[in-house]
Order: sequence, then structure tokens, then C-alpha cells
Amino acid sequence: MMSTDLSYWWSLVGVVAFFHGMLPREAKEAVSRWLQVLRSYLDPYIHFEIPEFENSSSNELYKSVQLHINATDMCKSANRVVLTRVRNSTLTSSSLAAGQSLVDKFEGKTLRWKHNVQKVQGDSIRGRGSQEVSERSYTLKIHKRDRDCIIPRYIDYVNARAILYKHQNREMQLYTNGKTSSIFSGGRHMWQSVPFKHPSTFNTLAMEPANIARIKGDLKSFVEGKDFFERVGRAWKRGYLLYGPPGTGKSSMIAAMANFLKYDVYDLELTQVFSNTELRQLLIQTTNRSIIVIEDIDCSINLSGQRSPKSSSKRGKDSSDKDALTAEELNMIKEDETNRITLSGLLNFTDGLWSCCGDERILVFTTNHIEKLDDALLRPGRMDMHIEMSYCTFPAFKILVRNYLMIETHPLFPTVESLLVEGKHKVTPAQISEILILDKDNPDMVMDKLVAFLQQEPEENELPENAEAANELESKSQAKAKAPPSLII
Ligand SMILES: Nc1ncnc2c1ncn2[C@@H]1O[C@H](COP(=O)(O)OP(=O)(O)OP(=O)(O)O)[C@@H](O)[C@H]1O
Repeated sequence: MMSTDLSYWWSLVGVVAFFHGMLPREAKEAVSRWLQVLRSYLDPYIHFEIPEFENSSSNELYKSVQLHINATDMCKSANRVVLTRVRNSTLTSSSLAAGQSLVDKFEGKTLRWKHNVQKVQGDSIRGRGSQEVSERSYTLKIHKRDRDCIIPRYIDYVNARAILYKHQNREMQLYTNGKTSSIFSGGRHMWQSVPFKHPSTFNTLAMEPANIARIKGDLKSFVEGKDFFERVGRAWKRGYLLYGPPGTGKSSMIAAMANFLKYDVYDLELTQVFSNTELRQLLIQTTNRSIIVIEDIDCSINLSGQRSPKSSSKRGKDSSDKDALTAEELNMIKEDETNRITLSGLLNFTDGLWSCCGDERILVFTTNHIEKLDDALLRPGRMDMHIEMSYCTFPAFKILVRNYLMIETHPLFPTVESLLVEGKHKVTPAQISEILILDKDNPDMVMDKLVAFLQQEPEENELPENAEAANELESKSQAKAKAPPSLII
């Protein structure tokens, strides 16, 4: 029945089109209007117009579509692409050339984007007469039956992709804390930033490849874990404790994490923070999707969590004996506690009430001496993953050689391997890097020097500690790391 109806309409359209050329102008226009109505009635698709408005916030959706088309690499399948700079941004993005269309898939449905560019006469500018300007829009073509079920979700998806694309292509920032001297801001604790351009990545990090894969996997599941964290009622944050001797790549690891996630880095200098209140003031200013770093946590400050003997003796009474104190003395103690930075104040941000301020935060603590850390910091739930940055192993050495000398193998590799495995003395990736950087164009000379370095007696190669001390430290560290584990690598 339906097909008979349609063929009837189509024959009618054919007849009208045949006589169309012979009609007078008014009749032609009327027929065109009639044909348009007919076409939209018969067309099973609906066309959404998304125009770009110059200097208007209402073109946000147009921008989002453009970024979404970039983010999904849809442009790769187009014949003609235009490179443009996204307005009010440093981003360069490719967009579809005028008239080009592309297909997108969402929840199993097919959607088609078309880019329209039309030249029109614009307003006169400074009396120079009207100018030709381009009016741009995207048309989204979608089957009428899918309209209501997917359009809201699809537009949310396009916007989310655009935000992600912008985030991943923006300039990252490295923040450090300081105090303003302005009398107006009353010496407020603030962050100052510089662009963050550290070249370290997970490809340049010398570390056991399996460990790198685990850390990358952990970070990935963290960023994709919004729903999970909500479901289990935990703050969307993750803590990493990096420990190991100097020069084993703790700072390089932080930079690699930041580059992998495209997160800003807040390098918190704890020695410049004097109370829990100041610490709170700083931490609530940090933005979502950032890494907050406290380096050398063991020596940043006394984080024992105990009241300082000085303040206790000043009051002449033990603060734990609170029943024996007057209300005034109790107030003084309370005030003193807020005026000092304590381990519990810091931990409040890792798993206390304040841990929920902001989303997608990563906390990284580093230390050269895990054995010196307070057990409270190592308890499960505090730092989710303990990562040991160790002396150079042979697989890690191969990564360094590949990066510095661009070679995958060398006749001296077995010698280096046996020297590293023998472990007569332990060398850090930093020490090896210092030799590998000598001459990138002369691998033979560099490898000779490296073997000579590894064959030196331990005391000759300027290790910070002798082998015995290093071993002792390591066994203490291992004992500490075995303490109630989070995830230990
Ligand atoms: N695992 C590593 N992979 C690649 N390069 C490394 C590694 N470890 C050290 N290096 C090299 O040594 C330099 C110093 O390393 P880095 O500062 O990351 O060590 P660290 O463990 O943070 O040291 P510290 O405890 O003294 O801060 C880096 O700039 C890098 O060139």
C-alpha cells in the first residue's frame, strides 16, 4: 500500500518537474516551495543545523563539533580537510572542507555530519562598503526514528569528547607554592605557575617494562574510574609513594605520569607551609585533573604527628592529659594544633573529609628513605601504590641505550648484563645516563667507557653509599615496603 502511494507521488513529482521549466517565475517559486515541503515529508532523515556565530558564546556547540571531529580522527577519512586555528585558543584543528561530509557511529546508529560554508554580503566595515563573509554551519543528519532516543546523549558525548580533546592539547602547567606580599591579599598562600614541558615519558623511563605497563594500566583505570569511585563511595583520587635512592628516576616518573595523563603538576614545597590551615588553603586551590607532589617527604618537615616538645613544655602539662587542663588551656592547645602542620593535617587530604574536595587528583609522595617514614603514611588506603625506583637492571639499561645511542644491541651487552646482574656495586640510571650522553654518535666508545665504569671497584665510582650501606638500606626499605601493603611494585 505504502509503495503504491510513494510511486504515485513520485510520478506526480516527475510530471511537475517536466513542466517546471515552462512555468512563469511565480508559479516556479510556488512549485519549489511545494516540492520542499513534499521532500521533507518523504525524507526519513532529520537535519539539525549547528551554525557558527561570530563573537558569540552560542557557537560553543559548533566548536565542540569541530573538536569532536578532530578527536575521533574522522577527518582522516575525508578527501578535503581545512586546517584552522580554534578561536580564542592556541589549538590548531582540522575541519571538513566546505560541502564535505563524514559518517559517525554512536550506540550502533549512523549519523552524518556535513560542513556548510556560504559566502554572504556582510555589514559595512568603517564605511568601506559591505564585505563578503563566510557563514559556516554543520548539519547533522540522523534518521527520524533515532532522533529522540539518541540526540541528547549524542550531544553530551560530542561535548565530552571536545573537552577531552582540548584538555589533551592544551599547555600543561607546573605550579609551585609561595606567599603573596600584597597587603590587600594579606599574604595569602598562592600557587605560581610556569608552562610544564618536561620531556620524560613512559618510553624514556628506564624501568622494568612489566612495571611500566602496570603503572600505566593503573593510571588509565583511575582516569576512567569516575563511575567506579562513585559506586564504592570513595573520593576520586589516587596516591603513589615513589621510593628509592637518588638518581633512580622518581622525578622523571612524576613527569612521565603528568605527560601520560596531561595533568598539571602542583609541586608542594612543604617547608614553606607552616600550618594545617595554610596547607588547606593551598590544596583547595588546586584544580581537578592534577598531580600534587610532595618530594622528599621524610625531610620536608617533621611529620611525626606528635605535638612538639617545645609547645608541650611551654604549657607545662602533657596535652594527652586533657582532663587536667582548664578550658583556656584546651583552647590554646586547639589553636596551637591548627597553627602547625601535622601528619594528620596532611593525611586529611589523602583520605579524610578534605580528600573529596575536587576530582581526579593524584597525590605523589617521594622519599629516598622509606624506612624513615611514619607508619601512618604507609597504612593501606593512604598511598594506593608503592613504587620502588631501583638501581639499574639490564632491561632498564637496554631502554636507556635505545634512547641515548639508538641501538638495540651491541657486542658488549652480555658483559654489561653480567656486571649488572653480578651487582658488585649498584649503579643508578642517572649514573649510566651520564656516560651514555658522552657521544651519541659513537656507541662503541661509549660502551667501552660504560664497561670500564662498571668494572671499577665500588668506592671508585662515586656512589653515594658503599655497597654494604646500600644493602643495609635496601633490606630496611624492603622490610618497610612489606608493611601492610597497598600495591607494591
Ligand atoms: N629511571 C630512569 N629513567 C630514565 N632516566 C633516568 C632514570 N633515573 C634517572 N634518570 C636520569 O637521571 C636524571 C635524574 O633523575 P631523577 O631526578 O628523576 O631522579 P630522582 O630519583 O628523582 O632523584 P632525587 O631523589 O635526587 O630527586 C634524570 O634527569 C634522568 O636523565
